[in-house]
Amino acid sequence: MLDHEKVAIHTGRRSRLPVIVAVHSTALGPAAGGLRLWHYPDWRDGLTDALRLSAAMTSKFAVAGLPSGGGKAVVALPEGLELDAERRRDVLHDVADAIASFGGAYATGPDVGTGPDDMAVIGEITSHVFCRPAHLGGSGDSSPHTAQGTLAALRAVSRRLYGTASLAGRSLAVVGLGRVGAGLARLLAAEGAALTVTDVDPDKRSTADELDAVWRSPDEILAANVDILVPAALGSVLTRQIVAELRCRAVVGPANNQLATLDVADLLHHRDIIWVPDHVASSGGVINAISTELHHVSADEAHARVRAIEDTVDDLLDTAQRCGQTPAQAASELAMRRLRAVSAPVGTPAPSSR
Ligand SMILES: NC(=O)c1ccc[n+]([C@@H]2O[C@H](COP(=O)([O-])OP(=O)(O)OC[C@H]3O[C@@H](n4cnc5c(N)ncnc54)[C@H](O)[C@@H]3O)[C@@H](O)[C@H]2O)c1
Ligand SMILES: CC(C)[C@H](N)C(=O)O
Repeated sequence: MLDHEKVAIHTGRRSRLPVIVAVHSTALGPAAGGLRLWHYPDWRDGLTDALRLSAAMTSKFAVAGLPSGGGKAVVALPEGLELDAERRRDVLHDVADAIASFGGAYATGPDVGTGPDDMAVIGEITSHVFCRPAHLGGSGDSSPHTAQGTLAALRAVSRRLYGTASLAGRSLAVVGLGRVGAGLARLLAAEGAALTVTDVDPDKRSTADELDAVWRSPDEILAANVDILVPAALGSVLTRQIVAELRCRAVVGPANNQLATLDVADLLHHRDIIWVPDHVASSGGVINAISTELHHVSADEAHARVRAIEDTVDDLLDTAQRCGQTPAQAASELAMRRLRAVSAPVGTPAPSSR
């Protein structure tokens, strides 16, 4: 059953590519969520991704206690298609048209395959965009804040497992050394953690060398004998089979939609592996962007909200333990309580981020 408020699927009039915008909920406020520009075997796979990712954004904002709703945009690129600069600009303008058609009920930001410069191009057509470069009035790259937020979640888990928030001397395996993963790996290395890392892109080995980290292949790393596994690449990495092979005590990472199927959260719990829901561990970037650009709080206040992810995870782990739940159930109940407590009309216009 479709539980989204509105889903639009366009063939971009300039690019002729499938542009999908999914607004899951505006109950807490106008929806926000990133634009994923990624290759899919079929555009319907992009639709599935948009539906799941937008629902996760609703939970992300609800648990963070922010008055925003969940949405996501996906451009489903056919396998093998590389965009030259002109076609990329065309597709971004097509996305901007689709966003504009939502009349403010959805604002976009960066996600996998897009960044602040792309947001600047979208901003040529619609003001409902965040994370544009600072010289254009945006809050810029979200990934350092996402990395800080994941670090905050890791501290809460470390305190639970080892009695200290410090990650010095802990072993962590970081899967994916992209914008968030590499930034997080640097923060962890600076704190004295022992790192094992991977990426499908062999060029990322230079980051491993720079950080004195052990390099493993993407297939090997998931079963690495480490304290904490940190998924920082794409979704659906935690399958039933992989959970049986894990040798870590916790899984905490920024990758969106880590569970291949929802029951995997229970399997992790039965194996006594703490899993912090990705919509909590990955929320730092959007907390910073939305707080500064849409809610106009100071940078210091926004950073404090990102650091508060540590308290949120502490509370979720406490609740889960007290109620005999998984952290995922505790987070889901918290989100549902906050969603039920409000009733906003569908499609309330978003404030412009300009
Ligand atoms: N950028 C943000 O602020 C932000 C915020 C919230 C959540 N996230 C999520 O975090 C994840 C990473 O985002 P990002 O912005 O760093 O993206 P990115 O595209 O910069 O990095 C992703 C990295 O993962 C690698 N990768 C892809 N498949 C892999 C695999 N199977 N094994 C190992 N490595 C693989 C890619 O080569 C790339 O280096 C995504 O799931 C994204 O949705 C990002
Ligand atoms: C920056 C933000 C929209 C990010 N892509 C997220 O999933 O939270």
